[in-house]
Amino acid sequence: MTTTTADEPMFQAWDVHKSFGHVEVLKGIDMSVERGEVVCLLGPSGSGKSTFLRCINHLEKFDRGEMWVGGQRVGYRPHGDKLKELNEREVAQRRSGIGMVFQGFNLFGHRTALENVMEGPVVVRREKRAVAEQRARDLLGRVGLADRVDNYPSQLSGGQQQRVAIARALAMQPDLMLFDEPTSALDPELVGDVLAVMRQLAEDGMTMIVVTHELGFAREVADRVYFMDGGVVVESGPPSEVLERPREARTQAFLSKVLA
Ligand SMILES: Nc1ncnc2c1ncn2[C@@H]1O[C@H](COP(=O)(O)OP(=O)(O)OP(=O)(O)O)[C@@H](O)[C@H]1O
Repeated sequence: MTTTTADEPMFQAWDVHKSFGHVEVLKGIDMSVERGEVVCLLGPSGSGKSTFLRCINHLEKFDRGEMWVGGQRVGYRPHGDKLKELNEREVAQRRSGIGMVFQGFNLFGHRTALENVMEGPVVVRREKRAVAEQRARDLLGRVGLADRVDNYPSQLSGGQQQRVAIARALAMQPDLMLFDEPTSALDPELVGDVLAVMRQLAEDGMTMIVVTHELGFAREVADRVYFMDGGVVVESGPPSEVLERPREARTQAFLSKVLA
């Protein structure tokens, strides 16, 4: 679905604002993510990270500003010399190019791992079952679950369920993957397996925006880190700068708390 040329960013946001009632949660976010880049969003609870991801994926509507994914406008489309809100079909089409992995795994409990991964391609994309099944098996193999395809979510550990959720998002062949604290609901010993899958995706060239508290992942895998606080980007740059030599007092305070 991408309509960008190779040298255009995969994702861009300018001056994005979002309020819930009288509370302004996003106060003018700018961001740019090149094709194949991994960007990590860090910041204290309530700083607006999830809301920003949810706006990218049309789960929330932002109030002001502009966002583009793969050369397509998020939320609106040109209509003469004005902008018009997307209709349901257009939202579904935009969403199908964006994979999203949440903190909870949100798998269908009454469907096997294989059926969960096939669901999107078969139901949304109307792909032939045989084609969708082959891709689902390949993806479950890629996330280390080739021998678990027939298991139901209740028969899988949290880490395995999260890897099924990643395979399910990849089954739609997205241009951009969004991760919202994908390891924060996991027992510590299961975190590494999920991060390893994400590292592999990054190595394979997937464009990713990752909200995480895993500083090791951000340090080693991210091309750029954005530190958000109070609905603004306080600072951004390569992890070697933002994490090792933060310029802003708010970033320093957050990092010293997380590292304590
Ligand atoms: N649907 C909603 N209605 C009202 N307020 C909301 C809604 N969603 C989020 N908020 C508020 O917006 C603010 C930002 O929340 P958000 O979840 O985006 O932050 P976050 O940085 O992702 O935090 P966390 O790390 O805890 O997930 C919070 O104060 C939250 O209570």
